[in-house]
This record gives sequence, C-alpha cells and structure tokens, in this order.
Amino acid sequence: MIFASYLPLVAICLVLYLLWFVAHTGTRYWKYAQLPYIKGRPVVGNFLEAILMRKSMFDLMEELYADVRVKGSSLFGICRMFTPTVIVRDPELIKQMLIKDAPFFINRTMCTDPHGDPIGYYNLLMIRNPAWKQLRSYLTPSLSISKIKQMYQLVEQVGDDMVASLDVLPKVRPNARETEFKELCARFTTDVIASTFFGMQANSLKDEASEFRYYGRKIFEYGPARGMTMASFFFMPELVPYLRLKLFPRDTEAFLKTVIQQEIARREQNNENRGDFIDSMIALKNNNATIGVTEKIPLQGDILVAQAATFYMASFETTSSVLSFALYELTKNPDVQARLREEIRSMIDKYGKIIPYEALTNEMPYLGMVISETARLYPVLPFLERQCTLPEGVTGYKLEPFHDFVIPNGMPVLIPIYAIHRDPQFFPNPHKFDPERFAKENLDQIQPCTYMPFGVGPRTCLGSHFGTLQIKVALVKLLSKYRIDRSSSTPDVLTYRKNAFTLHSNEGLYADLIEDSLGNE
Ligand code: HEM
Repeated sequence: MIFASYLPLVAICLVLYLLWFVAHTGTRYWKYAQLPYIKGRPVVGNFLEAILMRKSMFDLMEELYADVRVKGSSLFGICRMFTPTVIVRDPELIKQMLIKDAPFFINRTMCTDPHGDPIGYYNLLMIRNPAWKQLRSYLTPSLSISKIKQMYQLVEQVGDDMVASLDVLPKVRPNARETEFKELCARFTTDVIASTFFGMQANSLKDEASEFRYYGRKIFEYGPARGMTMASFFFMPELVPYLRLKLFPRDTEAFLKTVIQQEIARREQNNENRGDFIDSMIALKNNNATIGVTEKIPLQGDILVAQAATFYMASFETTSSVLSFALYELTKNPDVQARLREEIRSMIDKYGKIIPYEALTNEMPYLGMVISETARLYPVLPFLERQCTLPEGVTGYKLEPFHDFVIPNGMPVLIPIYAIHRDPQFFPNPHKFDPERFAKENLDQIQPCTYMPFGVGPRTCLGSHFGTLQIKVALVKLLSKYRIDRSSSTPDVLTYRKNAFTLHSNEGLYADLIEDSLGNE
C-alpha cells in the first residue's frame, strides 16, 4: 500500500534518470574511449552555439580544431547532439580513410527519409551505398570533359549577359559603377545551370523577378523553420521521417518538378535532342535504368526530378560563393588583379575576345592560381562528413599504425576543411591571400589531403571542373571590360552568417567597376 503511493515518484525519478542517462551518452562514451575529446553539453553536445545561431559553423569548427584539450592529436572526439563523433585532421589519416579505405567511409551521415522525401533522398548528396555508386556512374557522363566543352559556348553567353547587366548600372562617377558581387554571381550561376543543364533561360541577370532565382534563393535562405529543418538532416537524421521534413522547400520542389517534367515531355513530343543533362535523364528513363540492389528503384518520374534538383542545388550556390569571394579578394589585392588582367590581355591579343576553351583551361595558369587560393581561404563547406560503414559482422575500423583508437561502425566522421585550410602548419601565413602558393613550382609544398575545397576520395564533388570553368569565364569576361576598385562600401573584414551551412559573408561584397577595356573596342 505504502509502496503504491510512492509509485508515481519512483516513475518520475526513473524517467529523469533515463533522460539524464541519454543526455550524457556522448560524454560518457568519450570518457572511457582512448582519445582526447572536447566535453560537450548534455543533449546538444558541442554544437550549442551553432544550433542557437550564435556562431557560424565555420567559426565553431575552427575553435574546436584549436582547442587546447585536443592540441596535437591527429583525431579527437566531440558530440553531435548525443552522438559521439570523431574529427580527423591528420592528412595521412584522412588519406587512409577517405581514399584508401573509401568503401568504409563512402556514406554521409546526413540523411532524409526515402519514403517521405524521395526527391531529397534519391540523389547523390544524400543517397547511401550501394545505390550511390550506381547513381554516380549514371550521372558522371553528364559532366565529362567533352560535355563541359560542349557547354562552354553557353557559359560564355551567360558571361556576356552578366557584363551587359553591369553596363546598364547607373554611374557613380564618370566611367565608374558600383555593384555587389554576391547577388551578381548567384544570378550568373543560376542562369548558367538553367541554360547548360536544362536548356532553359532563367533570365535572372535580366529580370529581378526570375522564378529560377526566386526559388533558388529559397533553398539557401534560412529563417528559423528552414534553419531547423536543414539542421535536422545533419544533427538528428533519425528524427527526420517522424518530423516529415524535406530537403527542398515545398514550393521550390513543386516549381522544379513542374519545369523539369514539362521540359522532358516537350522534348519527347518534339523528338528534340540537345545532348544536355535533360537528354541524359530521358535516356536513363528510356533504358529502364534502376538503382538499388534488393529494391530496384526505376530512374523515372520524381527520381529524375531529384537528379535535376540536386544538380541545381549543388551547383549555383557553391560556384557563386567561390566566384564572389574571388572578386572580393581581387578588389582588395590590386597587384594580383593587375597580374591577372595582364594574363587576360595576352590571351585577348592572341585569340581575340573569344578565348578558346583549351586556352582558358591550359594557357592561363595565374587564373587557376587565383581560383585555387580563393577556394582555400573560402571553402564552401566547414567540413566534409562521412559515416563509418563496415561490412556485416565487423564492429570497428582500426586506425593502426596511426592510432590505437578503433572507430565503431556507424560513427560519424568530420574532416574540418575550413580549419585545415587555415592551419599555419599546412599553409604559412594562412590568412594572406597569396595565389603563389599554387604556382607550379610551389605545388609540392602542399601536403596531400590538406587542400580539399571539392572534397576528397571517390565521393568528391562531381562538378568541380564545371564549377571552375564557370568561375574562369565570369572572371575573364568581367575583368576584360572592367577594373575593380574598392568602393566606400567594400568591407575590410568579413564575418560569416550564423544561419548558413555554406560560407556566406554577412557583409555585402561591394566594389566599384571602372571601365578599362582590355580589347580594342
Ligand atoms: C566551385 C564550385 C563548387 C565547390 C567548391 C563544390 C564543393 C563540393 C564539396 C565540398 C562537396 C562534398 C564532397 C565530399 O563530401 O567529399 C561537393 C559535392 C557535390 N557537388 Fe560540388 N562544388 C562546386 C560546384 C559544383 C557543381 C557546378 C556541381 C554540378 C553541376 C556540383 C555537384 C556536386 C555533387 C552532385 C556533389 C555530391 C557528390 C557525391 O556525393 O557523389 N558541385 N561539392
């Protein structure tokens, strides 16, 4: 009888104990593991500041990387919410795991629900092996060098549109106009992907109300609800099916679905073939291509839309980020800009205004150096992320001879690329924008797996060459016509947005464009 009256109290204590137990899972794990770690808070682990949007993920990762508790260790432990997570920063270890033993680190931890969010899941960013490998082999030909070469003329046209959109800006002084690079570059890359991949005119450089730009912006605009949704894919993928979350905002998904399906139907009706991405999708559909081993998913309907939507998402924001930071650094470093303009002038002298694809890729080393240095200083992601996935029956991945620690099956692994790119041990004077680091004669000073703006191993970026080409075209077009000077609004120092997962400055990247054509117009 007396016991029964205490029952509710006992139940409450039990629930509280269970909550406490679960909340401390991560910390308890690291306490007994043979690895330096940074103690996190109960429930939120080491990401509280990022979750509350008090710090950008980039700044937070750099702080964890520099924490004295893990100084000098080649890898260390943190907690992603309750989940013990390992951060690897030794280049040899990164090489071993992500290249040599890539099959065990091919999956990403971030995930959405294949049933509730097929467009968000059945694409290269999210999908897990073995379906990933099949899908990647189907999609790789769309970005082969010969396909990229075919797209070059279209990219050039969009480059001309970009310069034309600048020519109509009001003058702030004789021969000088002011612009902001982030929005300009996002419009350029949006128009490029629509034109080259989908055979459509997005018109975002010409028309402020362009639908492609409107819906594209929504993917990366993180208000509180969208911010929490995006965070969930990374911080608590297990809960995503219950919360019915989707990778793409619902209206963006509906827009992409309509335009892609209409374009596929139109081409099929007219028997039209442009040799682009949409045609590759039609061919996959007509060849009854499938992905998956036990359940074979046909590449049709929403699954085709998923491929187009992902390329759109993965392409325009990343490329415009690197392009806009390159323009910002050229504004701040007139010597670098002058040398780059000289290289462009010599190409125009040799070939005229239309520089051939081969010359752009093979005869302009300084252009490549400027882009590489920009991608070092401003990688689009704070980290690469993988999940240790071992064959059935194997419980842990041994790090010997590098370390005694054994990574358990299923543990998330982060490679902090932003912090590694800014580590003076690998890049002396790391905050200096210095394209010379990437001069041919200095390349052997860059240790493998310390420079990873496009990722590393077989799951690396599929669009690295195409992204780089777009940046090259845009820089050449813009600098052929204009010199870029600081304006009164050019920021001296940049801070990063706290509610973004890709690198975004809070400040507008303003500059003055001074008419100073390199050709004989
Ligand atoms: C300068 C521009 C770009 C940068 C810096 C960039 C960077 C990255 C990074 C860091 C990853 C993750 C790699 C990893 O986990 O190891 C990635 C993945 C990916 N990127 Fe890019 N990217 C760029 C442009 C593009 C473009 C233009 C496209 C497509 C047209 C694209 C398509 C993809 C795809 C599909 C993936 C997922 C690959 C997979 O998981 O198999 N990217 N990108």
